[in-house]
Amino acid sequence: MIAWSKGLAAGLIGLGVIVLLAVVAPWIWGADATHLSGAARAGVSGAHWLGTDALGRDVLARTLVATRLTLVMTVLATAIAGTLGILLGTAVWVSGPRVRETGLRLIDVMVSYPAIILALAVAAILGAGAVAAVVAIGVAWSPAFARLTANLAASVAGRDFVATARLLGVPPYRVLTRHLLPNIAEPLLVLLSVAFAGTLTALSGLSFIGLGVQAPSYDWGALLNTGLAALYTNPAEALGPAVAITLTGVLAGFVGDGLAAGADPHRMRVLGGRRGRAAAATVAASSAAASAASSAAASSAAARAERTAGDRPQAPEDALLTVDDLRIHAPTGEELVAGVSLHVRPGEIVGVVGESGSGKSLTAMAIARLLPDAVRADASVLRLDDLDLRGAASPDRLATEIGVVYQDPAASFNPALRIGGQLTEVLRRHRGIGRAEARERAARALERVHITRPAARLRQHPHELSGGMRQRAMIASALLTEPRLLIADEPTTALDVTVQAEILDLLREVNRRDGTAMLFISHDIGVIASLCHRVLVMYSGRIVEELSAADLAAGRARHPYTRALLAATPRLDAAGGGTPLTTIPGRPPAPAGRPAGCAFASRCELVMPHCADAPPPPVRAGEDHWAACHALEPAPQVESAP
Ligand SMILES: Nc1ncnc2c1ncn2[C@@H]1O[C@H](COP(=O)(O)OP(=O)(O)OP(=O)(O)O)[C@@H](O)[C@H]1O
Repeated sequence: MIAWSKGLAAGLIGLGVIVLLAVVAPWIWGADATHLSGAARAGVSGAHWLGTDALGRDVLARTLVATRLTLVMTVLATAIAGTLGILLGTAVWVSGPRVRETGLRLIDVMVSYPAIILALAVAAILGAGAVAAVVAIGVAWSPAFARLTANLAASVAGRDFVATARLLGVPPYRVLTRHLLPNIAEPLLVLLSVAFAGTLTALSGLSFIGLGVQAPSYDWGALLNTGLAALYTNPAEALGPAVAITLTGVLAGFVGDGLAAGADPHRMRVLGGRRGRAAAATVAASSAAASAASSAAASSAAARAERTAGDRPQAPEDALLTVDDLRIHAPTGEELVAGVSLHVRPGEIVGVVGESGSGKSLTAMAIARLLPDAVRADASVLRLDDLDLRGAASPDRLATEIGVVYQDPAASFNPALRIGGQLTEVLRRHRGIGRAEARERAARALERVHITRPAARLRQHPHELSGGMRQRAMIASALLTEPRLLIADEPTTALDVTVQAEILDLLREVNRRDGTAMLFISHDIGVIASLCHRVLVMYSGRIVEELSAADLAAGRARHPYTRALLAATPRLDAAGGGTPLTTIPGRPPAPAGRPAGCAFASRCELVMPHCADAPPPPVRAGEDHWAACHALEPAPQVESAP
């Protein structure tokens, strides 16, 4: 939605009058514009308000008649610039990383040349004439659109709803038309009006220097050229086209400014955010980084080979999700996730907890196959039942067997589309269900997550729903295909505590009612303990402890990090009363600075000299309970003398 302002109204009315003139002027003043009066270069008079040209033709009539050709050329050049630029700018974001890199660099190079020089080069190649001028100016202005579009699309391409579309296997052209373009339309509209003024002056400039419109046709630029010859004897001859160009440019500027100032702030707010970081990181990928990543992958394979098949957590035969030795590398080669193994049984809720940056989201996104393009995942096993998630997994199965709920309900839906269209997309696309039935099922799904008036909600846009309601709708959307695994990546972090409790209740209910297995990610160990059956504690890209929620709640955690996390969690119950709240000193190491030994050693109360030597292997600490800590390893047997 655009808010109206006086400037915008004045600009639109003024341009409206000029368009009207363009339509009617050739009919009304066409004859006067070509009539040879015999009075060459006559000054301003009652009969000729702006005088006459060298052949005695009325300058005002010619200026008014030239409006049509000038406007048509300007609109065409702007359309060419917009179409080429928007196509190029968005195409890079729906292509693979290599094409994207090349496209972005190409745009950078094109933008670095001034548009008019590019136009002169194109015009010189195509030759003089109106068509050549339009093409030249259109091509010359396209990099500006491409740059803006690429920048805007970068932030939208990283949003959760685009990730969901990718998970659903939506083809690139549809991601472009349905998700990218509607969300960047307003700033592009502003640029279109600015570009209109720019192409007008550039086209007039080409005609003025003789490269644009050729006689007997004429536009304002060509009239300015002939008027210049009589500047000292009859300045009004140049004044007419000069005023016309300036006035039209200023009115287009009013429209541009009005659109920019009045663009809906709600819409603008959706650009940028959590996942944009991933998209930006993708852009930063370089070929040097790629080779570093491949060498890191080779060393990880060696590391994997070293791991013994001895006593370590094993996925049971009936596991729904099995992940073994998952390693994730940044484009720069750093190991972000350093050998994670986990499993989720059917109907089980497994929680993953850890400080920010511990690798929880990357692990989850690797399972959902939603990692940013240049980030590489590599695992011995990555399987959902019989579906191998490492290779070319079937998009239909991926889309229907894994559901994802993201942290920010505001970013989970495409703000430009109604809830109904977004919810029915997956059913129509992957289940081949018709529109009416899909809407009925979507309404039922909303009802099941306790959203009132579901039919009316389907007709609403995401911003018309409250945060909690949006998250419920997101859960409904993720459950529409009855997925076997629901990945919930911090689904309550952006919500207030009351709504958070409601969402946790809802997830519990879904798990009990439908038996949906869940991988639930949070940095809040209290939330994890209250919802999950089993808990994985992550630290610096590794799982450091695996235990049941009952053991966690009963204070049977063994790893010093888990214990420190628990001690740092506020408790309002009687058991917590009087216990001072502690903090964990220091910060986790960045992936690039992860030490060779235990990553927690520098913050650990139980640190021993050999903690610096090697990462601790998982040690059995009970039934289904493992902790990776050197302090928990059994003391080496000392051989006694015979
Ligand atoms: N696209 C990326 N490129 C490079 N590094 C990344 C990328 N995405 C994440 N990282 C880094 O990987 C590490 C793990 O990130 P991840 O998002 O998985 O952590 P997290 O535990 O989910 O944290 P949070 O709770 O803040 O989301 C962090 O150090 C992060 O900076």
